[in-house]
Amino acid sequence: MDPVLEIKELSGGYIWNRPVIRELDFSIHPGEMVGLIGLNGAGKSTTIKHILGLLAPQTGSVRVMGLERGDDTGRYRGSFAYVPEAPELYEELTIREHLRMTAMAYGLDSAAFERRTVTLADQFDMTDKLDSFPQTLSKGMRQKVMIMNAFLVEPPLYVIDEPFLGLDPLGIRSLLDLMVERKKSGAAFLISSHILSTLETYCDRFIVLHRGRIAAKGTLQQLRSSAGGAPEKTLDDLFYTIVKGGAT
Ligand SMILES: Nc1ncnc2c1ncn2[C@@H]1O[C@H](COP(=O)(O)OP(=O)(O)OP(=O)(O)O)[C@@H](O)[C@H]1O
Repeated sequence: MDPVLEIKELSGGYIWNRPVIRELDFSIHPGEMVGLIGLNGAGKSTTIKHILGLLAPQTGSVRVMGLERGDDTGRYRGSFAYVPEAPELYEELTIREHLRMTAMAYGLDSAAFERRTVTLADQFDMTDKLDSFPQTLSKGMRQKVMIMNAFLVEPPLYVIDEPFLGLDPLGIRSLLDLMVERKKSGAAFLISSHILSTLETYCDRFIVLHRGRIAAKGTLQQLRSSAGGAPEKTLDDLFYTIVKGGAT
C-alpha cells in the first residue's frame, strides 16, 4: 500500500544552509496513527511546517499522496487537514461560516456539509455556538472549532499539533473517538504532543525527534528493544532513556 505521507532525507528550517531538522526519513500509511515526540525545540513544529508546505526542503522531499507541494498546490493542500496548537480563527466569521468556508475550500457538497456540521457540533457540545463569533468563545471552544473544521472534511491525512491542550475531558474524549473512527476508515494521522500517556494508548508507531534528528522510531515494542528497556517500560520511560542517552 502506498504511503499517505512519505518523508525522505528531509533537511530544512528557516535559514538556507542552516537546517534545524536533518535527514528525516519516515512514512505513514493509510490507517496508521503516528506520534511525533521530542523536547521543546526538537523540531516537531518545523517538521510539520514542511509537511504543510510552509517551508521548502533544503534537501530531501516531502510527499503527501505521492505529490510534492510544487506539483499541484491545490491537490497537495487538499490531501490533509491541520489542527494547529493555537486556534487561528477569523474574528469576523461565525463558527458556521468557518465550517462553510472549509467545506468550500475542500469541495465538500452542501448535503455532507449540513450533515457533518450537525454531528460535529453535537459531538463537541457546540450546537448553540454555531452562529457565534470567535471572540465570544472560550479558549477550549476555539480549539474545538479548529478540530471541527479539520474533521468536517475527510482527507487522507490529519496533521495534529498538541491537540489536547485546552480541551475539557469530554472534548478530549470526543476528539479521540473521532480519530479512532477516521483511522478505521483508512485516514493517516501524525500527532505531535507532549502528553505521552495518551499517545502511547492511541498511536501505532512513534518518531522521537532529538535536536532535529530522528533519535528513535518504531512501535512501542521496537522502542523497548532498541532502548534496551524492559517490557513494562512506558513511552514516557523510553522517551527519557532515548533523549538522555542513558539507562533508566
Ligand atoms: N520562525 C523561526 N525562525 C527561526 N528559527 C526558528 C523558528 N521557529 C523555530 N525555530 C527554531 O527551530 C528549532 C526547532 O523548533 P520547533 O518549533 O520546530 O520545535 P518544537 O519541537 O516544535 O518545540 P516545542 O515542543 O517547544 O513546540 C528551535 O531551535 C527553534 O529555535
